[in-house]
Amino acid sequence: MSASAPEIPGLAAPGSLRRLFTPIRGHLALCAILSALSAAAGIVPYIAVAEIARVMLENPAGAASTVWTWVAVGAAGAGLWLLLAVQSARVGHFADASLLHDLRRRIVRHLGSLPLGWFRAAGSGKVKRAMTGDLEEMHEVIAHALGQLTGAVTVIAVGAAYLFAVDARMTLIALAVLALMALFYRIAMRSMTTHMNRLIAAEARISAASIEYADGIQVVKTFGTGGRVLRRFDEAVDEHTRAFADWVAEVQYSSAMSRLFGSEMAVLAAVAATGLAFVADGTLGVADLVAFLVVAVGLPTSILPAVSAAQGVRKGRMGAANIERLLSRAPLPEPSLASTPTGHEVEFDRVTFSYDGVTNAVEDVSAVCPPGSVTALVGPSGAGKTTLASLLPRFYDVTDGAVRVGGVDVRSIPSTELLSSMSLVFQDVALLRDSVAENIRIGRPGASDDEVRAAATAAHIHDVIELLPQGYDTPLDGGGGSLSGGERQRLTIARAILSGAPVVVLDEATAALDPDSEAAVQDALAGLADGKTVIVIAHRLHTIVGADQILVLDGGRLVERGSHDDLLAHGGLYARMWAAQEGVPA
Ligand SMILES: Nc1ncnc2c1ncn2[C@@H]1O[C@H](COP(=O)(O)OP(=O)(O)OP(=O)(O)O)[C@@H](O)[C@H]1O
Repeated sequence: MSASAPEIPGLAAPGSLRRLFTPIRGHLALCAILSALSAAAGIVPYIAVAEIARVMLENPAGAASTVWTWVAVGAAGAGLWLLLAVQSARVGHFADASLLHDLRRRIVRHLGSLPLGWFRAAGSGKVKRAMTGDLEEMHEVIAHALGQLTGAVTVIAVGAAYLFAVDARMTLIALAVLALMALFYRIAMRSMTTHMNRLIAAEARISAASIEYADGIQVVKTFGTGGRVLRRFDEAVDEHTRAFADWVAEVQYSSAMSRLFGSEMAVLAAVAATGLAFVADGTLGVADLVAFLVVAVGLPTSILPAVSAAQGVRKGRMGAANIERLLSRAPLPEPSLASTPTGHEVEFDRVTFSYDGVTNAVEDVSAVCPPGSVTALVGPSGAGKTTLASLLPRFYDVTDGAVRVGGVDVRSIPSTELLSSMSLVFQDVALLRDSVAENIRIGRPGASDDEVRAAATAAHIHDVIELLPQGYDTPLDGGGGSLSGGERQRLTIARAILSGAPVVVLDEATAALDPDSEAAVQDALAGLADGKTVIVIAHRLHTIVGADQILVLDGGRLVERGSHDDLLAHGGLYARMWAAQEGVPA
């Protein structure tokens, strides 16, 4: 499998919202109908006021009973408006809760089926965004925007119908003002998607630079390399500001005009000026003018929420597209015909892998790692060590060749079985916020305290744990807190020993260890190898001098193999790396 093209968050795919809303279509229709009825009822009190004015102006003497009838109609309208609005919100929120509940479950289930490599590449950010931000956008659409939009359309339709009955010319004038608002709004929104995507990209860069700074704060402070990271952050912030300023500069006039024509003021000015002229030439009654002053001037009030609702729908579309994209990620293919490995020898057979389908991160690597032995993967940064090791638990599937465990292609072993036969000790997932004992026990939940201690002893970490303030019960923070790099490494080795999994993949600590720690990790590794197939991604050559075989990778290719002594004698890349780490000329 080759990794697919990078995803651009925020780009809306057409139809995503409609497709995701399919299960709650009925509820949404009901919610829209109730909103429309509520909005129609909401305009009745305004019409009642206008009609009361008409009655009082045209027939002041005999007005009382008609006035009371209109008061009752207005009150009934207000009551209905409230009742229907509550019902519409209830249906909308119910639909919202059921859809979001369903989507959260689908996302979580789907995440469980994705190749682990996806999580490494995408990071927790994408998962977090789908589970919070994107779903929140959907909530806005279902629970709020839909009702506001149908409400606005209904108010315009009912209001305009009433006003047409009163005077067609005046109605057209009032609607012309609102049409100008819509026109300028469209002009302002023309390049919205381009600007939004630029802003989203800038925000993503700011967030990445902040995380990079926070994650690397120790390195930044120790080695004073904050400048580069901070420069990236500053550039991202500048780009965000520029993107925003460009957007504002482009839309400032159209947006101001849209606000102007969408205001009560503009409608009032147009209606009053033309209305008074018509009254003066005798073609419009004063009562009719009052109807326009009350009902037409009220129309913009219900349109404004619809403008922000339209933006909510736009964001909802992006959220829906992100969720749909996540749900459509291909799951890890499970074998249709499962095979059972015989033993746990690991074999890389002419393995090639490319992340992007263009460059090979690993190319034509063949090696056999027998049970009871330690194989070390070494090589310069970017040589392909982590990638090669990741192919074994199927974080990714090979592009070419095969990885076998016990003679069976890993793609023919059900993924749960494959993963349970392995203990994976990667640096980035090493320790959890729990006690020392529980961190070791993850290897085999249910293991007794004695078994945990025995594993710690075999990993040469027991004595260190005993010296901690609360011994095995000492809580660790997520990063391993009070433990040194070498101690954390041995703790994860203890976990692997306890798990009893026959295949162990261990990503060795990248940070430099003091000589005592290196010796202890070396001993711990020897303890781990007992009967297991161990593959170590080695960054510090000292810890793997005792490895049974060392595979030296460079640019994705296997360039040397042998024991430490063989490779030193060979005088190639390994010998040069060793000399560099020892600080002596090769
Ligand atoms: N998730 C990924 N997506 C795309 N390219 C990647 C990914 N992970 C690694 N690469 C690229 O694949 C190549 C091999 O990287 P890999 O991490 O396997 O090397 P490594 O030997 O483990 O390096 P290091 O010692 O720095 O960890 C590099 O060019 C790297 O940039």
